[in-house]
Amino acid sequence: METRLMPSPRETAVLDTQELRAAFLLDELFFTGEVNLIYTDLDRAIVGSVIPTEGTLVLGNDDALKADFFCQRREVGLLNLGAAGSVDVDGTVYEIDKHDCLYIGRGSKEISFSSTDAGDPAVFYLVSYPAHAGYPTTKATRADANRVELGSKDECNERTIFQYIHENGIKSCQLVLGFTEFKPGSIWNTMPCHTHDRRSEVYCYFDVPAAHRVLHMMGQPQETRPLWVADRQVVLSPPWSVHTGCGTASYRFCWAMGGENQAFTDMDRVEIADLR
Ligand SMILES: O=C(O)C(=O)C[C@H](O)C(=O)CO
Ligand SMILES: [Zn+2]
Repeated sequence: METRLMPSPRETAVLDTQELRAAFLLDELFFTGEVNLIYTDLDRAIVGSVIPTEGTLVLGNDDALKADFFCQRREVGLLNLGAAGSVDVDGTVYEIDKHDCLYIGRGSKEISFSSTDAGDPAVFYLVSYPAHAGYPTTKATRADANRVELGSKDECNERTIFQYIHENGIKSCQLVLGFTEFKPGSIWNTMPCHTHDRRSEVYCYFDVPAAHRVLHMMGQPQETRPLWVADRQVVLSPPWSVHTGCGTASYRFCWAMGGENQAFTDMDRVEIADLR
């Protein structure tokens, strides 16, 4: 498993574009017919993708975990970005449609993935964090998600937050996960932006049209840096970094957080005029 180590804010301030992208952007995560996992020291998150075609793919153990099996001391949240598929967790099969979420609790041993149609596969995006307790493996459909309406047409940031794994939804140890979808014409996410020293965040942009990009802004509020992000690319966002973006067309993104609290609204808001 590839490992990414996070630079500090001071180191980040002197990185050139290539170095910045190498540190914070997972530009090649999704591979058809494969399980691909990347480990980061950012709250010990593992970010991964599983695109099954013919047959099943297994979430195997990895030497780096020094564990007997992947979820021995970890929990996993996944969102299906593709067509219908299923996930088998210790013999229980969960049918997972586009935009459905599955939480897999600590202690789950045998985890495997399938697509309903190999020609139009499921695209499972997953984020895993260490877990101190076992919570039940639970599925939520798009209709089950808690919806939060944010932004306005005038500010081009009218959007719906779909919350799946959160304080009042699927229970977890530290993982909080959902996705954000825009109303037609809106392109700004997470603006006004924020930091949260108590949690780090992982953004996976998806449904970005091939010729388009999201201009993701990261860095300390007074020292921001741009990352041009394509479809199915992931940005790692340390607690000290803002995480906001503007698309050249409409898009969605999955946000996932790990850390010492799970309060979605615990954000240190940055005034737009204070950004540099
Ligand atoms: O569009 C948004 O606003 C978000 O999706 C915000 C993220 O979920 C976030 O940054 C939560 O801390
Ligand atoms: Zn945030």
